[in-house]
Amino acid sequence: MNAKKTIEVGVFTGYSLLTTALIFPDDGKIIAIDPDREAYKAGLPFIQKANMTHKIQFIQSDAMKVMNDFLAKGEEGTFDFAFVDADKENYINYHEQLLKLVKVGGIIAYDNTQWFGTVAAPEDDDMLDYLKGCRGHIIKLNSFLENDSRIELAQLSIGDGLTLCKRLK
Ligand SMILES: C[S@@+](CC[C@H](N)C(=O)[O-])C[C@H]1O[C@@H](n2cnc3c(N)ncnc32)[C@H](O)[C@@H]1O
Repeated sequence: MNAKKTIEVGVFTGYSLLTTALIFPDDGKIIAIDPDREAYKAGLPFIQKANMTHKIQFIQSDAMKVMNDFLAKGEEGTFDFAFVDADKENYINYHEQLLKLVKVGGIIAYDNTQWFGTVAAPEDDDMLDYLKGCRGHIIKLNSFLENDSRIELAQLSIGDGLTLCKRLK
């Protein structure tokens, strides 16, 4: 898809960020957003060692604020790709903003959409509170995306489930 501009929501120590940076062209730009700068700083030496810092703009913030700022600054339709791996309860809210920020034909990727397999488990299944907490958000997101005519959808059973949404209109 020849992506040159992307937004990453949820950076932590930058593992997925570095993976994206390594496959991005030299003049590519990655906006990386996370309120936790300390975690980003912990992983930064690896990004530096890989000579990838020039592709990355880290923004210490809540992602919704940054998305709203970008839209206010007229950045609608300027992103090729978005990767979301952050607060699960906000994925649906991010989806609305990212559908504006990503160009038609661009891709939005959501991580953890199988939520350790719990999305397919019965409601009364024995599961950790941590899993129970986000399960409902992910189930809601999955059925919302399934019925969203603005996107073409692919659910990949890799890792913890990765959903790819191609913006159609
Ligand atoms: C699972 S980690 C990200 C891991 C990273 N993508 C990787 O694969 O290496 C989730 C991150 O989302 C961040 N996060 C939580 N709420 C957020 C928000 N409102 N905006 C942006 N990032 C947020 C957390 O601080 C945390 O670092």
